[in-house]
Amino acid sequence: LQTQSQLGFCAWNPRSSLLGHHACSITDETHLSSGEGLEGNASQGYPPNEVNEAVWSRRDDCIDKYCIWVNQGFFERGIAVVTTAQNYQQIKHLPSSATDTKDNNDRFSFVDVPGRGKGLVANKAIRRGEPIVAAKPALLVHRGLFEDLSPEDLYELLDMAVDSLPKTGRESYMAQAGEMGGHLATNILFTNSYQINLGEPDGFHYGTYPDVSRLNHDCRPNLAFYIDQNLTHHTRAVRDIKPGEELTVSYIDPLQVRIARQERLRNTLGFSCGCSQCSLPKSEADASDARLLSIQEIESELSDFNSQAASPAMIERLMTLYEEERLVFNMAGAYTFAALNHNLSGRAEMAQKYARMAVEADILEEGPHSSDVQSMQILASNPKGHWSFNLKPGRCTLSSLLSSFQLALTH
Ligand SMILES: C[S@@+](CC[C@H](N)C(=O)[O-])C[C@H]1O[C@@H](n2cnc3c(N)ncnc32)[C@H](O)[C@@H]1O
Repeated sequence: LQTQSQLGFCAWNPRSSLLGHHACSITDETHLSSGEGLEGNASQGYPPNEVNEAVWSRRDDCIDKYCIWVNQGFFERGIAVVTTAQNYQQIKHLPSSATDTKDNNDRFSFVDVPGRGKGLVANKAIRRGEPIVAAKPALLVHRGLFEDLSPEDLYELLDMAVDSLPKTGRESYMAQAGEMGGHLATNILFTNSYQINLGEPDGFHYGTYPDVSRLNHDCRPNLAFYIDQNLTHHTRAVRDIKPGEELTVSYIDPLQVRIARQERLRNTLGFSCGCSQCSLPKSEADASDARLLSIQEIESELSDFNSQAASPAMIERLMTLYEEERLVFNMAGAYTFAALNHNLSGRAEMAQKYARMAVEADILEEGPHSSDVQSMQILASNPKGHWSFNLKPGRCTLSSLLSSFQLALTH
């Protein structure tokens, strides 16, 4: 489950256009960069870790341009990477042991969830913002394998990669669920992988994280996740959670209407969603779909700097729709629209309020070092000095100032 779909890709969304960079959210791909001028998280770059190539070994058996690199000591369980030589240049920078992450595994237990296989439930009350787990990938596979290789070659490479892992890594990989049938290592990858982009144009990979692969999907989940520049998968609570509640994430774009969400999950991940939002009675599901369509319409309007329809009332309507739709795990984009649109129209105080809310939500949804957090921090710190202040066409242009002046003279 990556974020959007098994083999789907993150589209540029209205929010990313508005911000002027590629801002794939938790429901899209996670974007990493080498820090060499790429858009997105370019300012994060890779931390200045020493490259210890001695910890990586390359297996001899490459197929086409894809080879297997293994780091047996990676977070005690190892990692196998099937990729190109160029992408390996990025991967070899990954730190192999924790300096900053502490797992909180006492927060949850693994249980059987009726109709969904295994899942995670909270052992105790969890507050919004609390970290749940920081997971490391066991297998990273270049997207191109699925396009360039025959099934036989694909299966052979994946089997070799999994076999190269130390025993604990191999066992935890193979213990994950497989939903699609067929070749087991491939099936497990399809059922459990997240999309990861190491950088354009060729950095698309799938990563599996056995420590979080038991997290089931909910269209209105209680956790948000992001993957950082070290490929660590972070989950955080987006609302207060009671002991015994199942912990869930969303595998897909939550702003799609019910039928689209269900088709997406069925076609790309092979299951029929039984979450509370998908199980609503028809009248409530129709009302939910109508709200989701209104959200799309309003966001499209708010993403147009020239829109004359965008108004404070429209922004407040957007907030109400998000609240009614229980989209608490996906608020950063809506707050960003609100902050920028208020500022475009010269409402600095409202812009600052929403920019602060966007920062708080973005930290949960995209991580503290994401470019979105930085963009909104800049706006929150000085709305009037921000490029967007009073930029709305028709406001404070020379001609509007002149006509106000003439109006004043005639009275
Ligand atoms: C990444 S795994 C999640 C953990 C899985 N339940 C297990 O036992 O390992 C994804 C699989 O869990 C099941 N699943 C997750 N969310 C579900 C949902 N909302 N409704 C039905 N099945 C779900 C599906 O079988 C799906 O292919």
